[in-house]
Amino acid sequence: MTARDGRVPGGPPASSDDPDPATDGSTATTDPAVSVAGVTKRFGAGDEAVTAVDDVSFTIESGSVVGLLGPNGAGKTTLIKSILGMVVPDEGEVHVHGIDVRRHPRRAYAHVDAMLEGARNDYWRLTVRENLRYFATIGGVDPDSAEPYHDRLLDRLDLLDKADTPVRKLSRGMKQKVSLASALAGNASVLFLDEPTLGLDVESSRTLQRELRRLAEEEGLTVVLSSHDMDVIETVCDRVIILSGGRIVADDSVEALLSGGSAHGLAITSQDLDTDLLAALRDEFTVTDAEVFDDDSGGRIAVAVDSEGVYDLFGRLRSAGVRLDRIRSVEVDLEDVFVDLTGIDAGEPAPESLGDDDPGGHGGDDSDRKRARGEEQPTPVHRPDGGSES
Ligand SMILES: Nc1ncnc2c1ncn2[C@@H]1O[C@H](COP(=O)(O)OP(=O)(O)OP(=O)(O)O)[C@@H](O)[C@H]1O
Repeated sequence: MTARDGRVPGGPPASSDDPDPATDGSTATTDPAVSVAGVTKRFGAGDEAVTAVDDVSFTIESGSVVGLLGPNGAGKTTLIKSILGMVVPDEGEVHVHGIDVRRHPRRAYAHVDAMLEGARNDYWRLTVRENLRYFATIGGVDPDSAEPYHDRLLDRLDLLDKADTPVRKLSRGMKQKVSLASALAGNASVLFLDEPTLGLDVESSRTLQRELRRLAEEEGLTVVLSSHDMDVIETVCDRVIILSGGRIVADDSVEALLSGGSAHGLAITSQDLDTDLLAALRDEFTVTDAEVFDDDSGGRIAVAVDSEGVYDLFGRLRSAGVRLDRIRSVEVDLEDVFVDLTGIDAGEPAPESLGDDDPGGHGGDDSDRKRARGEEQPTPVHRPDGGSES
């Protein structure tokens, strides 16, 4: 694997703002690519106060692809902006390749690029290649030396034949791929992507996912990816961090979350299942799929439950006089794990923090989480155009 070091081979070194001998700007260290320690960010004051990110800590090793998941309002964007220095956290520290972003922002961020909110401000009047040259220069890289690298990048993203086309003439999907190419043009070693596949057609989305995996596996690119698309997360990520109410509720490999997590999938078919019972079960359990048959012959239900929940489920069905025609275990996917951990679908808003009597930050038991869904939601997110919020 060739480690990305923030420099295009043959190009000049990335610019440095501070000749601190303790850290020479090279990424060839044993430090994690990203280290977040005790980051907390609050917005507003008094009754209006919202703790968007609540004492979050994790480290990300170089060359890994980490998915950042959470319902709407869970704090993903605020966390990413805190790491990128676009929001000033109230507490906590962030290091990139061991460099403190508060003390040495220019040097730390010389290794980092981002594509936020599904797009990046490419220059639509410039051609694809001109955009890449521009962003390479911004990233401290000589655009002439970078040209062979840019051509390879465009080729792998199926954009080479559009290299000399102005961006404004491209389809939305192509523009999005140009955004990714621009984010990579300066040869950053850490890339933050917020909803990178949003609005892409299936083929473009697959090309982008393939390229992200290749960049991580072959070139050691570190990717932090936020998406509501669980399939993308499952395909591309090595590890997933799930946020809810500003706190981490899960941080594990995709494999471990799918196999060793608390969720088991059970599919039950019964002639006694009807619409009313399904509605009641939806209230009490994490129902991932359900159907009432058209011909009044009952229905089927798929439920994600933990070990305790299995007993609760069967007890509930028994008390409702439900005869079980067929029971089988079904594979849980990431969506089920997500619903199980947060109590909400990926597209739904998160409940507000459930308070200090919820020490694990898991949102209480399942009924607590379900109740929390009905609570008033936090203030809608304000998205700044740039600069730091405090
Ligand atoms: N500038 C701001 N001022 C006030 N509140 C904010 C601001 N930015 C975010 N918040 C609040 O912080 C919480 C977390 O928001 P954030 O946008 O980080 O969540 P998210 O997980 O990225 O959500 P989504 O998936 O909808 O983008 C929300 O309650 C939001 O209303």
